Amino acid sequence: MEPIHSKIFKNRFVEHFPGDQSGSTKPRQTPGVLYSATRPTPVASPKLIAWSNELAATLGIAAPEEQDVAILGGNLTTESMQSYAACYAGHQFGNWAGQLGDGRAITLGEWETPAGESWELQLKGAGPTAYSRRADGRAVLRSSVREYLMSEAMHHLGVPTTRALSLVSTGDKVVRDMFYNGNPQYEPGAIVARMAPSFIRFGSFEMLAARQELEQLKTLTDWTIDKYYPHLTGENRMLDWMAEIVSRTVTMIVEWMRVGFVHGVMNTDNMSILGLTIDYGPYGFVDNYDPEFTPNTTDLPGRRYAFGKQASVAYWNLGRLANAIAPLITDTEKLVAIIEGYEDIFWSKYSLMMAQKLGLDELLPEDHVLLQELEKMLVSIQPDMTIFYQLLITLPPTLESPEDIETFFKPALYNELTPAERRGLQQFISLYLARLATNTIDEAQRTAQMKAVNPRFILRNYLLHLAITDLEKGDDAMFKKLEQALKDPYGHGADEFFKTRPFWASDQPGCSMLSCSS
Ligand SMILES: Nc1ncnc2c1ncn2[C@@H]1O[C@H](COP(=O)(O)OP(=O)(O)OP(=O)(O)O)[C@@H](O)[C@H]1O
Ligand SMILES: [Mg+2]
Repeated sequence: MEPIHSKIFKNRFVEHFPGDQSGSTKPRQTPGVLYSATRPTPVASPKLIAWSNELAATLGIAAPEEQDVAILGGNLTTESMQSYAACYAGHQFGNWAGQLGDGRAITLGEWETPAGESWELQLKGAGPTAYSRRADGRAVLRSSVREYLMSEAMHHLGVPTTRALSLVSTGDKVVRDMFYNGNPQYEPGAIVARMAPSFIRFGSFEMLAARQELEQLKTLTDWTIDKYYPHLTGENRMLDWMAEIVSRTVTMIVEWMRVGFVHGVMNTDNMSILGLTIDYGPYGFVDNYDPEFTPNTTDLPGRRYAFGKQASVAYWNLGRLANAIAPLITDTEKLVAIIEGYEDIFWSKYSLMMAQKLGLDELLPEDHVLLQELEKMLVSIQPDMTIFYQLLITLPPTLESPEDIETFFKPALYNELTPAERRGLQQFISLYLARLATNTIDEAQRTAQMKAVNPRFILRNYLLHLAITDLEKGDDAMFKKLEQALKDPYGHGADEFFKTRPFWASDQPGCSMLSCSS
């Protein structure tokens, strides 16, 4: 294990593609290139707030020394790093947004992990790039804390995600109008060091297609397949690749639905070509089960990115990607068929996941009625999703009367139930108990299965809000507690947080919903 500053970085993306080498951070369009060489802009006094030991161990990095903190804060680059900001485009809220690019993310390079994988190191908030447009290239502490903790929380939940290696405060102030109401404030700045095998997005391909740089589009596609999908070697590998992206994207969304995660900004520039969750901005978990819940205040008019719409948005986004690579494919009918296969793949993966959540031995055709009843009931009574499933694990088989059932689920309820809701809950429970009676796995197996897929601890927005408020005052106790809790989301270690979102947090900014300002 060696520290970051001793690593010999590789720079294969930079070496493989044309880039703008001027080093200029003047905002501009950069036709003909896939990146702009960019150095991080130094900060006043980088201070390490957090470091992911688990990730460091996986990646073969020793504990950070002073020089490493300087690297993670953007004050030092080593000789082997050819740092850059990638150029990409995208559809935002359903509209074509043209060139976007890394406006505040700078990739320093990559290295080979002990497992033989190559991972890139990227600083988010490291200063202006050619793609910063009118913004400052920086990130505030509150949004960086959220990105750092949530990347690691998602990893421990078992959801495909980019990772966070470190969180560094910069000592510089950043101006943000958090509520977009004309009251800009100075806030502490920070930088998250993110890691992933690649940060290439759907929008990277859309950009080349829009610029009609088809040769580069082909090179990027071949390179992505060779490097990240090396098992695809057949003559139809481009179609096979698209099919695998569909499948990985479905898996990611189904995993979000399993734990109740709402991304909040599913623009195509925030869709990873590896099927990883990327860009932790105004995200949130559903507390009460509300398919209409969006954590992003900017998304409010249309609720395009609401919890229950994520599967269809991912499908739409895959369509944009397919459109972009279509010029490279002769058999476009097959391409269309692959995209149209999304819905079936989604439902089969989703139903299997739900069967697991319910502790069923297998998914039978007739179980769809049970799943439909469950969904109907959850939407109507909107219990706390996490607590509801935890209670279901220990459901007594003798529970019958609507009153007893309501009492049993009380810890998950935000409201007292109406008679109709009580009946709906009872109806589902009796269906469920009847199904459990035919389960071929025993109770211990059922319980173990349910405990493995139903999280007990989720990083709720109000908890993050408490940690951030304290941290801004110099108290890191809550931050440390959450950092610890998120490492064991399926255990009982964090039971002090095993409760519904408190009433005070339901409409307080940052506790349920957030603005995009970050
Ligand atoms: N403070 C900022 N300075 C410069 N560019 C920014 C800033 N905030 C966002 N952007 C850019 O605006 C676009 C959309 O922003 P979005 O919120 O999706 O991304 P992000 O949170 O900055 O980054 P990422 O997707 O890399 O996690 C991106 O091109 C992003 O780089
Ligand atoms: Mg983004």
